[in-house]
Amino acid sequence: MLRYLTAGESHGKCLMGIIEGFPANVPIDIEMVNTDLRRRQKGYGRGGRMEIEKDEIEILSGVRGGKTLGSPIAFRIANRDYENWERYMNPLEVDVEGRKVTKPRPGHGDLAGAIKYGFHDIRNVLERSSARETAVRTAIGSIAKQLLLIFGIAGVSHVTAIGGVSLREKIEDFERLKMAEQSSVHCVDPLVEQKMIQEIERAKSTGDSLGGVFEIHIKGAPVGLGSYVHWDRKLDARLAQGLMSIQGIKGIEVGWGFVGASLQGSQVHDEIFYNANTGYYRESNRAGGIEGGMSNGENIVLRCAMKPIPTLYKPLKSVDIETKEPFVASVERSDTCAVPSAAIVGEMVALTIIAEEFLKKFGGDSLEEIEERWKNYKSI
Ligand SMILES: Cc1cc2nc3c(=O)[nH]c(=O)nc-3n(C[C@H](O)[C@H](O)[C@H](O)COP(=O)(O)O)c2cc1C
Ligand SMILES: C=C(O[C@@H]1CC(C(=O)O)=C[C@@H](OP(=O)(O)O)[C@H]1O)C(=O)O
Repeated sequence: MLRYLTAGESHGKCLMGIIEGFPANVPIDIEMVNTDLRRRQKGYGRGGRMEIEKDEIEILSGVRGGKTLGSPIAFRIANRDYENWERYMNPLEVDVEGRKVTKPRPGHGDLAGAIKYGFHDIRNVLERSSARETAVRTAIGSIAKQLLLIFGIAGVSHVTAIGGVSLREKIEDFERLKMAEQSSVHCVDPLVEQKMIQEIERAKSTGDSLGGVFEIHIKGAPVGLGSYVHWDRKLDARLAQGLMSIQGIKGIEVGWGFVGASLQGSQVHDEIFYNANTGYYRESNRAGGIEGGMSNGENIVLRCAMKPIPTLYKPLKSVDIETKEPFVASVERSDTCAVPSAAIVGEMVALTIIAEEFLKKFGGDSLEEIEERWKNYKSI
C-alpha cells in the first residue's frame, strides 16, 4: 500500500515528505520533480513569496543511483524565506511578540484553528494551514507520476475560470490541453487568458482576491482502479477527498456531474460498444471515466472550484482575539489568485491517488513484478 506523510511550516526551515510502499527499481528523474515544483510556483496572480522561493527537492533516502529501493523515500524542500523568519520560527527559541497574529482572517483556518488548539497567537495555526504544504504534495505526485508514465498513464490540468471569466469551450483533446503549460494563467485559449489576466489585475488594484475553476484529465488509466465493493475504496470518492483537501478547494465535479443533474438519463449515460480487436469502447465520456467507483477505461475528468484567497489587502471585519474588540483582519503578504498553481497541485494529488489505486490492483515489491501483473490483466 502506498502512503505518505508531509511535515513543515510555511516559514520554518523546510518542508518534508516520506513516501512508504513505493516499489523498487523505478527510475526517478529529479529534474522532472523540480520541473513540477516550478510549475506549481508559477501562475499570474501569485504574491511576493514566490520570488523568494526556488523549490527544489533533496532526496534523503529510498533512492540509490537514480532508482527506488522499495524503502521509504524521504525528502526535503528548503524554505529560503526561513533566513528572514528564523527569529520567529526557530523550533527552540522565538521572539514571541514579533510577528504575533491576533486578528483572524475570515476564510482562513485562523479562528477555528486557534480555538481548537488553544493558541493565543494565530501564527501557530497559519504556519501549517498555509498552502505552502502543497509543494510537498506536488513532489510526491511527481514521483507517483513517474511510475504511472511507465504504464502509459498521464495527467494534464488547465484553468477554465478565474473570477467571472471562463472558457466556454469544452476541451477533451489531451494534446491541446497540454498547451495550458504555455499560459501564465494555465489556460489553453490566449484570448480568455488575456481576460483572466485583466480580471486578476482588477482584483489586485482594489485589494481584493479571486478564485476559479480548473480541470484535470487523466488518460491511460486501465479499467478497474478503485472498487464498488466498499465506500472507502471508490475511486471518485478517493479523488474527491484528495482534491478537496487542497487549501481553498470547495467543489469537485466528476465528468458532467452538475450539468448531468438537470438532464435525462438518456442524455447523460455513455452507451457501450464492442470492437473485436480493441474491445469495449464508448463514443462519449460524460461519466468522466468513472462508473460505480471504478475507472472505466475512458479519460478521467475532474473539475475543482477554488474559493477566492482569504487574505485581502482590503481586509474584512474581524475581532481581535486578545481584546475581543472589532478590528479588520490581519494582512499577511498574499497571493491575489492561486488557481493556476492549485491546478498543478490538483493534477499531482490526483496522480498520487491513481498511483495508490494502481498499486492496489497491480502492486508488487518491484517494478518487474508490477509489469508482470499488468501484462496478465485481461478483459472479459
Ligand atoms: C497554491 C495556493 C496558494 C495559496 N495562497 C494563499 C495566499 O497567498 N493567501 C491566502 O490567504 N490563502 C492562500 N491560499 C488559500 C488558503 O491556503 C486556504 O483558503 C486556507 O488554507 C483555508 O482553507 P480552506 O479554503 O480549504 O477552507 C492558497 C491556496 C493554494 C492552493
Ligand atoms: C508559500 C506558498 O504559498 C503561500 C500560501 C499562503 C496561504 O495562506 O495558504 C500564503 C502565502 O504565504 P506568504 O505569507 O509566506 O506569502 C503564499 O505565498 C507556496 O505556495 O509555496
